[in-house]
Amino acid sequence: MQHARLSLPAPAKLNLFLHILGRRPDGYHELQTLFQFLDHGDELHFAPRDDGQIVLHSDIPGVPHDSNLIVRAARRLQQESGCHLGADIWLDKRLPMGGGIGGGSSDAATTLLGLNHLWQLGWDEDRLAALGLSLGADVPVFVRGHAAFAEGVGEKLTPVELEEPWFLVLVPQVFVSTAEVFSDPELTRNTPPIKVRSLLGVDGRNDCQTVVEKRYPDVRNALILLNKFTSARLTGTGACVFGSFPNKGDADKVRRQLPATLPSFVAQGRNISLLHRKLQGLD
Ligand SMILES: C[C@](O)(CO)[C@H](O)COP(=O)(O)OP(=O)(O)OC[C@H]1O[C@@H](n2ccc(N)nc2=O)[C@H](O)[C@@H]1O
Ligand SMILES: Nc1ncnc2c1ncn2[C@@H]1O[C@H](COP(=O)(O)OP(=O)(O)OP(=O)(O)O)[C@@H](O)[C@H]1O
Repeated sequence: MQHARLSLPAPAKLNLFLHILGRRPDGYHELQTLFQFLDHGDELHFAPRDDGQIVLHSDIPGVPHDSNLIVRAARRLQQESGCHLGADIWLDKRLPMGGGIGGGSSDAATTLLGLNHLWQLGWDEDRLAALGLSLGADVPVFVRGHAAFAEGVGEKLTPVELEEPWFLVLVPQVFVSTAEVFSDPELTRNTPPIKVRSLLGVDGRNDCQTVVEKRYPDVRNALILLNKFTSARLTGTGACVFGSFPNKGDADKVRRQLPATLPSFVAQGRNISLLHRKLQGLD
């Protein structure tokens, strides 16, 4: 018998600002950043398997099956929960890789929440977020599914209520390695910490932007282009850059004026992720 499938979104995130406060002895960086989700992302489909195998049926070029964060997340959850079931998984990939909008991390989080549901493990969010952190610094915020002020390496999360504007996101066709940006000697790592209550007064600076603009001319050109219409910023370590608009019409209008060679999309910023809105509907 064919098992029923569970289909769930894996939405993108933006870093509305990103401050680097310092470097820890293990090489990871102390950050302060503001995360909001976008109503745009990948889609995953899950079906349980009785033989315990985890099989991802969709290939991402350049990412071997066993290194895919989806497979790694599924296997870790299976091991740590002692679950005997496996899963068939399909991925509709829409988010760019190395884009700074968290595609891989969001896929991992959707896998953890999806399989927790499908395998009926009953793990709470704290446990799933802790497992998620071992897969990547950005995974916990996707597990929690609420816009947040993040500290530490990105895992200390304070939920926040933000305006939900529309964003135009430009996708320069370059892959930016997060590890490379964080190891750049020219990266500034001395921004003073802020308090969550002073969030509203913070400008949208991203401390990675200078280094990324210098190393990736395509990113610099995208910023110059978007700055003609609105204040443009880098998300994460790039490559994507974004600007906000009060409504969809204004964002679409600017999008139509961009060169056809530069991929872009328009999506609304959301405080509750699409994944969590869908999961709430299932309960
Ligand atoms: C830049 C952000 O996207 C902001 O949201 C994240 O901090 C990066 O999160 P991520 O892609 O999940 O990152 P990870 O996969 O954990 O780490 C990739 C690499 O980035 C560096 N890294 C990452 C996060 C951090 N706080 N400090 C770091 O120095 C490390 O060299 C690490 O090897
Ligand atoms: N399911 C997946 N989707 C995308 N990338 C994956 C996946 N699994 C593993 N990876 C690896 O993770 C790397 C980073 O991918 P990702 O899309 O998360 O980057 P990103 O958007 O820059 O993320 P971030 O904003 O977290 O820095 C890719 O180079 C790829 O090798």
